[in-house]
Amino acid sequence: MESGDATPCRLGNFVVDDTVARMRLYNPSILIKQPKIPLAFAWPADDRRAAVGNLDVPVIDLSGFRHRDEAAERRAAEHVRAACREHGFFQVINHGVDAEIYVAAINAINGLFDLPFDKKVEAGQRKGRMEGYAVGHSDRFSEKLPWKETFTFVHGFKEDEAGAVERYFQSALGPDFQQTGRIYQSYCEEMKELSLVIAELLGMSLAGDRRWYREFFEDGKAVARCNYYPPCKEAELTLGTGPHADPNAFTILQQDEVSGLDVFTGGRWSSVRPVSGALIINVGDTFEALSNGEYKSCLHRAVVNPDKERRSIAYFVSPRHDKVVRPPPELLAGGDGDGNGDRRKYPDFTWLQLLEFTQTRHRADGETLRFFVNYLSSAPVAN
Ligand SMILES: C=C1C[C@]23C[C@H]1CC[C@H]2[C@]1(C)CCC[C@@](C)(C(=O)O)[C@H]1[C@@H]3C(=O)O
Ligand SMILES: O=C(O)CCC(=O)C(=O)O
Ligand SMILES: [Fe+2]
Repeated sequence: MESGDATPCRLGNFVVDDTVARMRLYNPSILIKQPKIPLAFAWPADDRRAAVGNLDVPVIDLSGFRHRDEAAERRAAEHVRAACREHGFFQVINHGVDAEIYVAAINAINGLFDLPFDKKVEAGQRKGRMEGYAVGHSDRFSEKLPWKETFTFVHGFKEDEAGAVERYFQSALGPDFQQTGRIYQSYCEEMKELSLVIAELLGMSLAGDRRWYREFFEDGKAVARCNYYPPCKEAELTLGTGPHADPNAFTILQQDEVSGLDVFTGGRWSSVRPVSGALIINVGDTFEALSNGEYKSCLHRAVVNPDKERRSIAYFVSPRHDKVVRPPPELLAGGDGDGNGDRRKYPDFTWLQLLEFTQTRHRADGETLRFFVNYLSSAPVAN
């Protein structure tokens, strides 16, 4: 919302309707007290089907991999390969992320979402931007709203973008958030280092080459997001995050000790039990394309519950906006030899094209990649 907006934020009201920015924002502290959820937060029964048991998500110890212990690297790569061919989810421990920063980042979430509503509205996501506060994404969608509050910020991997996260927190939330901004700045820097290790691990597991994928992401970008899922009186009717595959390359997710993440595999939903100190990695659509379809970008969701709040932090890793997404030549060998051949499962695209597609044409779901490919083949080619 632009500063100087004349529209007052009527705090006592259920919904703030800001006609200047054309935003409808639900006030979460009022919303969660209502005995019934608004219809806009209801999801179809099929999307809400209950999870059956826990998913066996391999827990990979990265200490050997980070210290170049060859036997440990091979073992890690084999587990990753099996998981990514089946459902695209694995977890890492001994990942090298500073333990204090890991804890501080999840604990700082409450300080963000405990802010008074008018302060959150001021930091609201602006039209056409990823950054900022949102509740149920009601400024962007009118139905199947997710039962969550989010605060999103972006992190570029290049040196010249150093300090940008800390600056963003201060500009959006003011000087009281300097320390919080520092925490998330450090968190993003740790996540960037880990992203490059994960890119190496994925590369080894897929093509036996650790360098190609690491180099591909060295000038990459990430969208980072703090998720706060309030308790919900009609938890069985809604979802915290609807069924979707992440459109980016891969995601590093920290969840707190409350279960809620479910993965759809083998024809049913299964939960991913929280493991203390671990980070969950999942393959997204962009990596599915980069692996020429070898690795799966799997459908997942977050459920909510009637008594407990849940918090998570997602670090959505992607290539530089204008980098062409095309698998390495060794994955395409056997085609007609032009590296563009008949074995290609997906056409060339850039992350910016896919990102814009999810922000303007198609809310990310389980079919994003299919719809995007159709869209690319029907869109007029620019001269
Ligand atoms: C590029 C992105 C779009 C979303 C944020 C990042 C990566 C994941 C996407 C999302 C989380 C998938 C589910 C639907 C969504 C709208 C959400 O519930 O938050 C998606 C994000 C978004 O468009 O903001
Ligand atoms: O909060 C979670 O556990 C998962 C959220 C998620 O999948 C996402 O934001 O893409
Ligand atoms: Fe996701």
